[in-house]
Amino acid sequence: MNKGLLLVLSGPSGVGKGTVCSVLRKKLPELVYSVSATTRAPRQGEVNGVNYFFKSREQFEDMIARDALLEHAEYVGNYYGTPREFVERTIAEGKDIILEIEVQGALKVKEKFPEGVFIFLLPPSLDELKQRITGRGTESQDIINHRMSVAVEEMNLIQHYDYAVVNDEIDLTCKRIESIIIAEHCRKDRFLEELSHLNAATIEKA
Ligand SMILES: Nc1nc2c(ncn2[C@@H]2O[C@H](COP(=O)(O)OP(=O)(O)O)[C@@H](O)[C@H]2O)c(=O)[nH]1
Ligand SMILES: Nc1ncnc2c1ncn2[C@@H]1O[C@H](COP(=O)(O)OP(=O)(O)O)[C@@H](O)[C@H]1O
Repeated sequence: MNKGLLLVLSGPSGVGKGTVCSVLRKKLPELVYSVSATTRAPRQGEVNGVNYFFKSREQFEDMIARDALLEHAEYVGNYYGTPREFVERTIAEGKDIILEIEVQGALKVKEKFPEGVFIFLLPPSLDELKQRITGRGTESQDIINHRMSVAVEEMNLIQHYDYAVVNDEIDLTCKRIESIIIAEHCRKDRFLEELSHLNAATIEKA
């Protein structure tokens, strides 16, 4: 059985990663979502275990010490990390999983899983990005400014990704990501091991 795809979706705060994932969840019910751990405070409506596993700094540091995280990073004053076992088990079961994580973490995942599929979500413009993050109304002005400066640094690391998708129109963005998933399932290297067992004898039997 082929392993599942490990998909990594990154992009600056406010670009629309969460929105894209919630649309993909409805369109692709078989795609599994990795729920991250974080020390950030829950936003209104966020549910522990659904949006994030909300942890204290001590609990998070304990997870790091136990090697329970595939990667972790500090982002604008808080820790974020991907629980390791769930990801490894899901892809071993042949299911595709998507991680929505920032760039430092994505690069660490790439070291461990170079075969992962790395997708960077871009805003149509920096002005539009600022409007989206401000319009969401979840962060103070200071945090928005900090996230905007991190956004520019993150966009400079796009060369490490396999795909760049502009999130202009949400349905179109999701179609582009679905197309990437379909194409990745057709990569020849996913079939090489299975096909290497084929030889003249098996063809005669067929
Ligand atoms: N490295 C890493 N980044 C994460 C993880 N989970 C979420 N993030 C990223 O942390 C950043 C901040 O997330 P959040 O506070 O939820 O803000 P939002 O993505 O702008 O809604 C975003 O870029 C997320 O993609 C994780 O497990 N690891
Ligand atoms: N394609 C889009 N066009 C217009 N607004 C969008 C689009 N995608 C997301 N948004 C809006 O931008 C804001 C930030 O989106 P969100 O998904 O929370 O971003 P992220 O998870 O990347 O921080 C939200 O108010 C969301 O409704």
